[in-house]
Amino acid sequence: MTKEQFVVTAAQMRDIEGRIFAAGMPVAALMEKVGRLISDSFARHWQRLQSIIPLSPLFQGGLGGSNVGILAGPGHNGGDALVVARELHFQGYQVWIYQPFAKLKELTSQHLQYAQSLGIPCFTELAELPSCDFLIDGLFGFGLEREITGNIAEAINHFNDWNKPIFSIDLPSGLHTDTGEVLGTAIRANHTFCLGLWKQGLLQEQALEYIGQAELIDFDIPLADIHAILGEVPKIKRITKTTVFDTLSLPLSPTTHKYKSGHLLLISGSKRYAGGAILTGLGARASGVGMLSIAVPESIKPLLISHLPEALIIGCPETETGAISHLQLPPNTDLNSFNAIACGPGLTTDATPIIEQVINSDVPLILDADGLNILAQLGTISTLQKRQNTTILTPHTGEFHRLFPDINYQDRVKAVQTAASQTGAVVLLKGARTAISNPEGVVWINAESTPALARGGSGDVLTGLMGGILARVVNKQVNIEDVVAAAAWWHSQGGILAVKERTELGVDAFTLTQYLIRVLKLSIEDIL
Ligand SMILES: NC(=O)C1=CN([C@@H]2O[C@H](COP(=O)(O)OP(=O)(O)OC[C@H]3O[C@@H](n4cnc5c(N)ncnc54)[C@H](O)[C@@H]3O)[C@@H](O)[C@H]2O)[C@@H](O)CC1
Ligand SMILES: Nc1ncnc2c1ncn2[C@@H]1O[C@H](COP(=O)(O)OP(=O)(O)O)[C@@H](O)[C@H]1O
Ligand SMILES: [K+]
Repeated sequence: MTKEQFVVTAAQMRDIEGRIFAAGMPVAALMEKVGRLISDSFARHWQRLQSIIPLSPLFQGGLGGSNVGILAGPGHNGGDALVVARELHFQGYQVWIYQPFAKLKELTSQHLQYAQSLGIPCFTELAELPSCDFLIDGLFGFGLEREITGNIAEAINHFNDWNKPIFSIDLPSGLHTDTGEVLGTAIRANHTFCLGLWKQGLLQEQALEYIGQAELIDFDIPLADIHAILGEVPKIKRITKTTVFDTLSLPLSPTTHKYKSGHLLLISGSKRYAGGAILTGLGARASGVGMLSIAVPESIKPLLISHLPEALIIGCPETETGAISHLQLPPNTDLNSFNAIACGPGLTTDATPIIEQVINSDVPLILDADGLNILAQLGTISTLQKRQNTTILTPHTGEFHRLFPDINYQDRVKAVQTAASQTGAVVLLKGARTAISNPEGVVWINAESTPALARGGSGDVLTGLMGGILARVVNKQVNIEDVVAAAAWWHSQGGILAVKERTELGVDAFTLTQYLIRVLKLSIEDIL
C-alpha cells in the first residue's frame, strides 16, 4: 500500500505518533521536520498563487515582500505553525503571529518565545492585527476536542471574512478530524496541508467546503507503525490508481474469448426514460465486457439497437405505462446465463416484478435508481435476506434515505458501513466523496472527483460501467468492493479529464461516456 491510501481517525493518528515517539524520535525533531516540509510546499504554492491573486498595497514584489499572518493555537498544531513562521521569516516574508491563548504546550511555548526573540510581532487581540496577503492556520489540528466558542470562534469568523487565501495545517481548524463536522465554527481554507496520513474527516462530504485543495505532506511515518495500528489490511482506504489497476484484470489473456470476458445483462429503461438505458449501455461498453445484453421494453428496442449495435437487445412485454412488465429472455437463456446483472436506471417503479425476479436469482446483482426505489417499497432488509449471491446497491443520498430511513448519513463512512452490515450487500453511497463498504465494514473512499458529474444520467453511466467490470472479473477471485471502487474511480477520472478539456459545464452524461476509454488510456500510460 502507498501512504496515499491510508485513512486515519484522530485516535489512530495519535497512536501511530505515540509509537514513533516511543521508538526514540524526539517530538521537537518531528515538529521541525513537519514545519520545514510545510514551509517548502507553501512557498511553491504561494509562487503560483501570486500570479493570480491581488496582493495587499504593502506588497513590494518578490517573496520577501509578502505579508503573512500566522494563527497559532495552544497545542502542537500551533507549534507547527510557529516553526513555519520562523522559516518564512528567514526566507524574507513579513510575518506576524496571532496567538490569543493563555496556556500553551511546552514545545509550542518555546517556539513562540524564539519567534518573539527574532522580532516577529505577536498579537493577542484581533483589533491590533495588521493586514496581510495570506494566512496560515495552525489553531487546532487533530487535538480539537470540543466546540469552538467565545473569542476563538469570533476570531475564526473574522479571518474567514477577510477573504484572504488561507492555508490550513493538518486540517482547517474547527473540523472534527473523523467526521468532518464543523465544531461550532471552522476556518474556510483554500489549501490544506494534511500531515502524514489522510484524516478521515477530510474525505467526508460535509467538510468539503472548508478544505479547499488538499495535499498530503508525507513525513516518513514507518509502514510498520501504520500497520501496527491500522492492521495489515486497514479497514478504511482511499481509492488510488494502483488499487484500481489491480482489479481491472489487464492486459487481457491472449486466449480469452467473448464469454470469458464476461456477459452482462442490463435491465433498464422505459418508454418514458429511454435515455437511461442508452447511457447505461454506453457505460457498459467502456468496461470492455465480452458480451452485453440489454433488456428494455419492446417499443424502445429499435432505439437501443441504433445506439449500441454490438449489444444483444432483448425487447420485453411492457405495461400500459411503458415499463417492462416481465423479462422475456431469448430461447435457451435464463438469468444464470449471465455473469452479472445491473438493473434499475429508467425502469420506473411500475417494474416491480422485475426486481423481485432478479433478487430471487443467484446471479451477482447491481441495483440502482428505480431498482432501489422498488427495493425500498418491498422492504430493504427483509427482501435482501433472500439473496445468496453478491448484491451491490448504488444509492445517492435520497435513495439511501428511502432504503435506510433509520441510518443517519451525516457521517457517510459510518452510514455505508451500517447499511452494508444490515443488508449483506456492498453499498456505494454516491456524492462528491463517494463511500463504499462491504458487509464487514471494509471501506473505500473516492477522494478525487468533480462537481461537473452532478448532472442527470451520470449515475446511469456508472451503473453500466460497474456492471461491465463486474461481469468481466467476477469469476477471478476479486473482492466485490474492489470492483465497485474501480468503477467509481474510473467514472470520476473520466469526469475530471472531461472538465480539463471542456470546462465544468461540458460534462453531460453522454459526453462522459466518451471520456472513459480516453482516461483509461492516459492512466495506463502513466502507470507503465
Ligand atoms: N508532535 C509533532 O511534532 C507533530 C505534530 N503534529 C501536529 O500536532 C497536531 C496535534 O497536536 P495536539 O495534540 O497538541 O492538538 P492540537 O494542536 O490540535 O490542539 C490541542 C490543544 O487545543 C486545546 N483545545 C482543544 N479543543 C479546544 C477548543 N474547542 N477550544 C479551545 N481549545 C481547545 C487543547 O486543550 C490542547 O491544548 C496535529 O494536528 C499536527 O498539526 C503532527 O501532525 C506531526 C507531528
Ligand atoms: N458534487 C459532486 N462532486 C462529484 N461527483 C458528484 C457530485 N454530485 C454527484 N456526483 C456523482 O455524479 C453521479 C450522479 O449519480 P445519480 O445521482 O445517480 O444521477 P442520475 O440518477 O441522474 O444518473 C454519481 O456518481 C455521484 O457520485
Ligand atoms: K489547523
